Amino acid sequence: MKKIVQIKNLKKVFCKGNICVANDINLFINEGEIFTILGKSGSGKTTFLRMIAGLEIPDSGEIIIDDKEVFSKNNNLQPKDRGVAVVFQNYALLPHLSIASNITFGSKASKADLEDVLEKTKLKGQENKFPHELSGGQQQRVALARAIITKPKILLLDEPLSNIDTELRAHLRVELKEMIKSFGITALFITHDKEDAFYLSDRIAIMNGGDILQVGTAKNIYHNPVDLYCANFLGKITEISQNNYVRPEHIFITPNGRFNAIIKSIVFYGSFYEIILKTEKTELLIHSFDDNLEIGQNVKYDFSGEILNF
Ligand SMILES: Nc1ncnc2c1ncn2[C@@H]1O[C@H](COP(=O)(O)OP(=O)(O)OP(=O)(O)O)[C@@H](O)[C@H]1O
Repeated sequence: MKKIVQIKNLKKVFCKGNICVANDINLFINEGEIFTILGKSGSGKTTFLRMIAGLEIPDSGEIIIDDKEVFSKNNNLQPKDRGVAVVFQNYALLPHLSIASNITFGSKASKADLEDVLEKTKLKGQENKFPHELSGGQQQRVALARAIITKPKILLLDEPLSNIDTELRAHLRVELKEMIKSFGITALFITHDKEDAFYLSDRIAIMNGGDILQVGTAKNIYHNPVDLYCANFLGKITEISQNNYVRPEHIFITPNGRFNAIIKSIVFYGSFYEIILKTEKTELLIHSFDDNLEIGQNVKYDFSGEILNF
């Protein structure tokens, strides 16, 4: 598989406050994949995306897009010459322009290109409307159409799903993935939201303090986190003994369990119960589907597989 983006030893420190936002980052993005940078606020995600787009200058390192050195010691190509397109958080649509003009704004797209993109983004018939006349989902598609019409090598998505309420967000997430995949385009998506990252991504990189801590598929990083930070960031975790941790779904109550506990609390979450078991030495968080458990009940429990050790 072709590595469409290669990042080598990328470094950036903001002198003001001496904040390191990229600490020797090395990674690659395969052609056609949706690659996500997942990190909490302030971890350096936006700066990373802006460096790839050419909107922020790295201190050192190399950025290669489709075999072209777009940034290095000797090169610093303009954003328009890098083969990238950015979809911003608020979509940045121009309110006084029609949908068609928004999509073609600043590009050399032909009428045929516009027709093609309108068709593929299901915006046919909406081209003469104005942004405020469209739903949130349609506005997202306009932002995507505007990016895609420039035929970028990589689409950069800066938290396009934040600031959107939960119900619409779930719908837009599905639509976004379908559309990116139908275009067969490579995408770099940045987010602080684990669920968005899990749903959308072929591979995820966890970022913190300018460092990439781990790269892998959602399943891989969830089940094999490299450290306690990554383990906690991706889901709940309980320490069962010194340096040994288990996810709640890997502890289960069973009459044949090797260990004894008392149920301390039960919270109903619809599709599962979150239960705290009190053992002799500690408290364990578990997930259960059992409707017949009660607070104060003596139970036996055991572990299924994965015990993480850090
Ligand atoms: N132009 C700048 N000058 C100085 N510091 C900056 C600048 N831009 C960002 N920073 C700082 O760099 C750090 C990383 O910021 P960045 O926006 O890249 O993180 P982020 O992970 O995208 O966060 P968020 O999700 O909140 O946008 C933050 O501490 C931020 O305050």
